[in-house]
Amino acid sequence: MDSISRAAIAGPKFTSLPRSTAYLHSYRSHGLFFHSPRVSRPNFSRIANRSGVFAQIRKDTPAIDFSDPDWKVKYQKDFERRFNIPHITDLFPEAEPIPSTFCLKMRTPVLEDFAGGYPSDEEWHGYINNNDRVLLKVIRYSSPTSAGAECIDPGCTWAEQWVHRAGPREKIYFKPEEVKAAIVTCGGLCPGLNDVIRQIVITLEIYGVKKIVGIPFGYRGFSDNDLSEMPLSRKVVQNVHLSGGSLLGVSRGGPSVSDMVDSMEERGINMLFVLGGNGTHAGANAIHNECCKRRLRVAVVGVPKTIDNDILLMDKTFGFDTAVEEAQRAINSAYIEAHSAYHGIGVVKLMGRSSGFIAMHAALASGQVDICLIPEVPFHLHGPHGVLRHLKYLIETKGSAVVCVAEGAGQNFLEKTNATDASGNIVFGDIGVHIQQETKKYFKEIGIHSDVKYIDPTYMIRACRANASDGILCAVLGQNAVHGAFAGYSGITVGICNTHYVYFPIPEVISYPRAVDPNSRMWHRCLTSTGQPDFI
Ligand SMILES: Nc1ncnc2c1ncn2[C@@H]1O[C@H](COP(=O)(O)OP(=O)(O)OP(=O)(O)O)[C@@H](O)[C@H]1O
Ligand SMILES: O=P(O)(O)OC[C@H]1O[C@](O)(CO)[C@@H](O)[C@@H]1O
Ligand SMILES: [Mg+2]
Repeated sequence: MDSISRAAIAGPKFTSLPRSTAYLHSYRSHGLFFHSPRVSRPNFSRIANRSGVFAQIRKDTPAIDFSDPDWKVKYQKDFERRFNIPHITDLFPEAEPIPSTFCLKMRTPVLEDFAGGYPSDEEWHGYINNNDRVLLKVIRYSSPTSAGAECIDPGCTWAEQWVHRAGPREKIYFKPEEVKAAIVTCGGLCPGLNDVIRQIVITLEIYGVKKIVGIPFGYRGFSDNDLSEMPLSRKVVQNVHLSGGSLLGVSRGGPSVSDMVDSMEERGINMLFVLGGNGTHAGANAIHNECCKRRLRVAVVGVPKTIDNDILLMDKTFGFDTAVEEAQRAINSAYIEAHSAYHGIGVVKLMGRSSGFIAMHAALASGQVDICLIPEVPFHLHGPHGVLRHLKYLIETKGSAVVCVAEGAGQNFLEKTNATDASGNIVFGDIGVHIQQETKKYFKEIGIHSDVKYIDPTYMIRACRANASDGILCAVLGQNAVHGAFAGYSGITVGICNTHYVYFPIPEVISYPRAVDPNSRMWHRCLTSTGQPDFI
């Protein structure tokens, strides 16, 4: 066993780390790799945690002096500052709110104009107070050695970390008749995009907005003169959630931030809803900053979209559940193929550029996976502790085996091309094909028959429609995005946090991709289920 694996078994999380950085490590959570060069990247230093996985620690994180009796108060103040959400009154202190036009009284707002005044619902207690908060961390760890402990100081002192609660406010900062709202979907597809579009449109109409448009094919739609904006209404979106994909289309790459804001100004867009992953959110934040610079009264609100589930601080992103459910079908097919063949081996590649959440959850849910490989956990293919040696053992003892690999895993075995997509994301080699080829070669060399079948269901998983639980998540996120914009917030994104819905400032959720913690209970559960050894 090498030193890294030994440390993984023996030590508590921080033993091998210098004291100060060790606690910063837990404070900043577990960012691991960063593959999108265009996303603004804070300055990171790398330290190895006890699984030998390198964690990225933000160098701009202020070091905490625990000998200061007020350190906790200061820490909480700093946290509050970081998680404060930008509001229109930051730029326009004189902006006057009006009573919300979103209320429970059943009306037909699309037909209504506001000549006779805005509707009000003073009796309704369904509004969120601007000072409502949701706890970001709910476990009070008593020791840094508790499983998954995220302690700030050596004594694991409890420090509350609050974030803003999402939902409709009693006062709003936009008059519905003056709003032109636009929706744009960027990056790759994800189950639930249409559900979110639908809810945004329906909620905007309930507020009384009549000018709603879709920007076609992602950010590109702002600059491409051949692409005209799509008028949206309840009638247009009524049934869009019944199919996968995006009604508006998606794309990677696109115009500069300044060109996009020029285009928004020309079109008179003053509410922008941006559905996408970390790249899209970096773009949304840049649009928000540019609007502030130009002193435009615009609300830019994001809804995080990524089947990879790699956005920080949220319980999950929409589409992830559906992706896991679909991934299970592929795993089941691989299992049936492998089980029905003489010495059958099924290999399934799932999405997950830098995070193995889909692979881990699908492996755990299916119960049919013998080997799960994710980008966060290094492994060897060859050698006495390698994956291939374990496959031989599985064939000898069980007669068949199933391997589930995340696309970003094992990239060190593949030739680097330095190719990037239009957004600047690194284009990966196919690890699934590589494992299939190496497995065939290995069994041939050792003179044992094998029948290797490779399944790549990645685009099938991404293109399907959302399941019921994702459908509901999309509905709540879509509605809350509109509430956030009307409440006057901008540069924010919506998320589910400890089962409650919240607003985050965009930079806090994209500072690095969220990754599976190899020390987490969930990864350990996955290992228990597969029964796989360390492959190092
Ligand atoms: N730092 C950035 N600033 C401005 N725009 C950006 C930035 N990074 C990416 N974008 C733009 O955001 C859009 C989407 O980015 P990207 O292709 O990386 O997908 P994503 O939002 O990360 O979603 P996915 O999870 O599917 O990868 C692209 O149009 C890209 O040009
Ligand atoms: O082939 P495309 O559309 O560039 O997308 C592939 C990428 O998109 C994602 O699904 C994220 O949305 C990744 O898992 C994957 O690497
Ligand atoms: Mg991305």
